[in-house]
Amino acid sequence: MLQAMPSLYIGLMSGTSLDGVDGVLVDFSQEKMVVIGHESAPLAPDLRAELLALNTPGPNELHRAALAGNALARAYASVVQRLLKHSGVPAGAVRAIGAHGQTVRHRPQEFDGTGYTLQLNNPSLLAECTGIPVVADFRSRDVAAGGQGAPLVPAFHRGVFGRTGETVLVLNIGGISNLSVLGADGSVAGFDCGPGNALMDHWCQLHTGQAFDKNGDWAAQGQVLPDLLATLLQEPFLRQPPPKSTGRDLFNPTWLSDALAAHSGIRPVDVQATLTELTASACAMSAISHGKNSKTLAVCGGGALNTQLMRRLQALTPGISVAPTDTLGLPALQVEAAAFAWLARQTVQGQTGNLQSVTGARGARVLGAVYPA
Ligand SMILES: Nc1ncnc2c1ncn2[C@@H]1O[C@H](COP(=O)(O)OP(=O)(O)OP(=O)(O)O)[C@@H](O)[C@H]1O
Ligand SMILES: CC(=O)N[C@H]1[C@@H]2OC[C@@H](O2)[C@@H](O)[C@@H]1O[C@H](C)C(=O)O
Repeated sequence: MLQAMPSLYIGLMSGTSLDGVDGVLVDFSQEKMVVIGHESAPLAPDLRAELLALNTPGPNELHRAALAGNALARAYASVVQRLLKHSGVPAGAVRAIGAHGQTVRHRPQEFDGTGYTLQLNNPSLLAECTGIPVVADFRSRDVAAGGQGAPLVPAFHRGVFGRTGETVLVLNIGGISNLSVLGADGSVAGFDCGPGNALMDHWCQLHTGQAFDKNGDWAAQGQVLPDLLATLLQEPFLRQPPPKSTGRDLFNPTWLSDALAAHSGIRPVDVQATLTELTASACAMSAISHGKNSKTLAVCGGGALNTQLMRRLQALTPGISVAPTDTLGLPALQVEAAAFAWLARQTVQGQTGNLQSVTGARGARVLGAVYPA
């Protein structure tokens, strides 16, 4: 039987934007990690619609959530098969898969003082389909230890992007946006800034039929509406001190329509410009207030491809150089999936994955559960 290489891991991420699955095959045997392969697959429209629907209370949720977890595991398995095929690596050589799952509820510390975070998945099915051990449910242990359960990527960001003697900021703009502050002294802070692409995607789909505003071209044709922007920026989460995390539980179409209710006669294109400005402002405010005067802001996640958003982010952060993480050696669309390969490796090696300084947990913990091949 083929011996698994102790250094090969697969990371799978399907995030809050619900656009699809990103998978990477990573080799950790060198001093610097090497991405051997990257595959993306959109979610099938019916699965996407069901996962989106499961973000809000509805009928027969347990049954529907279980079936959605199965369907997601099959989508994950097909990304794994493509990764293996295109890289020529046999399944038996991969030590483990880190599979994030699909967040449908994120309510840490609410209700009973512990709260919960829920990522739909079926790691058993994924292990069965691929023949590779799977690590899953990364967030729950941090929540059980009193933490936010998110963001988890800052520890990985430190390893890949941290520089001695210089503070580096890493901003992920997915459905939600989150910032890592990699201090010159080795310290790490991190938190969710607020909305990322989720509200922009929703508005774009509603008014243009397109899943997202490619390059921000539509937003660039509109005018930012100062009154609406002021209403949106009143959201208390944006001023809440860290540790903090959020999700579609807060930033969802209802949140947006509540804000829009006070503003009539406005053009959809101007709302798109304003939502783009909201995301840029939430990220810029975070980088300025918590960024320790860093001069470098590296952006990952799909938002890094939104030219208009990047333009506005740069304009709102004078003195800071804004660029995609590609400039620091890891392409923007590979960062999160690679982080879950790294988190799986931490778990397999019995090492901790969370940072108390980020999530506010009582301590560092080994995250997730391992499902053998
Ligand atoms: N060319 C592009 N122009 C504008 N926006 C883009 C482009 N490509 C991707 N995006 C945006 O990026 C989103 C996907 O980003 P990403 O894959 O980082 O999200 P995610 O994995 O759901 O993230 P997270 O877990 O951090 O919320 C899309 O929904 C879209 O809004
Ligand atoms: C609960 C949850 O799924 N949170 C995601 C989400 O997407 C972005 C932001 O909100 C971040 O907090 C987190 O994802 C990244 C991968 C993280 O844990 O670092």
